[in-house]
Amino acid sequence: MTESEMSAIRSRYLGVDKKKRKIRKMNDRKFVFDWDAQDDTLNNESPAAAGINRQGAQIMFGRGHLAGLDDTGPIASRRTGDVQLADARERRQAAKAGLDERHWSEKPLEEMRDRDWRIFREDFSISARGGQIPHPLRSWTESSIPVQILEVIEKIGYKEPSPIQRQAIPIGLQNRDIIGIAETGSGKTAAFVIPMLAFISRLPPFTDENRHLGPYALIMAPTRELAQQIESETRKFASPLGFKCVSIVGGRSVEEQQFNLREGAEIIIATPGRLKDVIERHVLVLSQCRYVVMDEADRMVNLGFEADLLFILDRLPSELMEGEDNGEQMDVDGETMVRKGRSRVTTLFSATMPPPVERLAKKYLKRPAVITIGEAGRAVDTVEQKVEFVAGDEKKIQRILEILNSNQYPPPIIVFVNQKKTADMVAKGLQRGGWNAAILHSGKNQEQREAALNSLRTGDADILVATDLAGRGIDVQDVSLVINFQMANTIEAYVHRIGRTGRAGKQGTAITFLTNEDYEVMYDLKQEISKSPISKVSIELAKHEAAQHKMSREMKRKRDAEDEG
Ligand SMILES: Nc1ncnc2c1ncn2[C@@H]1O[C@H](COP(=O)(O)OP(=O)(O)OP(=O)(O)O)[C@@H](O)[C@H]1O
Repeated sequence: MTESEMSAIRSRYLGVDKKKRKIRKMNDRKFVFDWDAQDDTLNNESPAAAGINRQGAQIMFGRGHLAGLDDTGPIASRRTGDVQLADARERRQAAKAGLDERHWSEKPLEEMRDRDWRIFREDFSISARGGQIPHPLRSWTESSIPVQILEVIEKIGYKEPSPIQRQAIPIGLQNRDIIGIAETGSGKTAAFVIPMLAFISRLPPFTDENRHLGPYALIMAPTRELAQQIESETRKFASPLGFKCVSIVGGRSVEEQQFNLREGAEIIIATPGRLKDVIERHVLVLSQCRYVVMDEADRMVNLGFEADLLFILDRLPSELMEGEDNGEQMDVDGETMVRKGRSRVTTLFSATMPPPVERLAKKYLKRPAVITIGEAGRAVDTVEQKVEFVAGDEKKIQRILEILNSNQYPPPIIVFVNQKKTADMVAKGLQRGGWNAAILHSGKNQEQREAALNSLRTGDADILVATDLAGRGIDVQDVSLVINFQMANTIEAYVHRIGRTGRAGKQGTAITFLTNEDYEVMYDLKQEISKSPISKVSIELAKHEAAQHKMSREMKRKRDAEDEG
């Protein structure tokens, strides 16, 4: 590739505007790009391997819902191509520093480190807490799902687990209670049905001696439609395994449902009102029901089913399950606990956690793992997002010092930049201003990275200046403020960045310095901030010409051609 072609790509990558590029053309020899020649990503390594896998992860499943391929989304945009170039460049630098920066999708399971798992969860917008959370599923086969169930999954044609399935299934297979917060359409049914079927498969088969004792598993849902949707999804898995599902919902005669129950059913799907009715008429008992799922629990409570739910849950067996009371010692969040025996496995899915649902969870679930997927737990709700148009590196550094000296945001604070050279320059500027800044970018080796993160944890450093790739999967608590010294190249990268603050229920703040060069992501940024109930789109961004509509690839091409001219 010729130097002028290279220069054209670089200036496009840098997104410089027409006026600047004209000046640059005149003084070409003096201008130094933001990376060293030897870091050039345009040599033989394919950038695709670096970035497409992460982007690929987002193609399959958007944040918490099954997203189709979207050719206007960030995946297709050339900017993503730039991001891949940037990621690839950072990976090359990291490799030179002796760091293994392969994306998790390029690693065998046994080489996955904690940071890879943190990046994996970020890629699928998975967060989980509750102590001793098992790793999420990278694929169906890398799991302890029984073979006969894996064969059914393959027949159904589910190529990849959805985000909620990736995290809920490994936890469910441990027979551990779960609270799942995920949107409708995210694949919750399979997320609770697969562990449920693994559990039932270990129980004695239904015979005339035990079928009258009622179902082994019960799934409750707020409406008849949802219960029937869950029934049809559950049948896909249960029927090939020889298990019977029966739904008990309003709108059907009790006689008909009595008829359907005459041979018993391992799994019952029901709306609480009708189920309570059928129990009171002694048409059904729950004497051997050891697996309970409440789906869309917030809607069940909002529809007035709280009392019915309590009635039903109080009729479940209370004696301990065989072999469960093993007194096994375990460490949960540093506290030694003895695994108490349990009478059942209880899973609760909900899009929100209003007080009545919280009360249900506290009363009927034991040491639940709490899984949050995508939007439900995204920064959008807990991070106040601000934007300031600041042109020039010096002005930006001065502005950061003003923010820091206002003492409005206690350390640690993270400053994100787009290139490693910028990271070094910003850290020096902050140090000149009397602030101790640690640096994290792919030019740093593992020891330097650990030292940087450690200095932040011990308080030796107040600020971490990081690039996107190096900033992925970092585990720094209580970040009060994220500053985007340069706007991220894509809105996904922006959301990952601001997600470093506003965690564990605390509110955080993100301040982004914008310039006219950020025209490609301005519309997406305006949309993202508009979604936040605690943020306001600044007038300057709201009125900016580039924020009025999503820039199609055609428009980007035209604008670049103009710039080239
Ligand atoms: N891993 C997967 N791969 C492909 N399609 C899936 C996968 N999991 C679920 N689906 C499909 O996605 C759709 C939504 O699934 P599901 O009904 O479980 O979503 P949900 O609304 O989250 O669950 P629920 O109905 O329990 O609230 C269904 O058509 C289902 O067949």
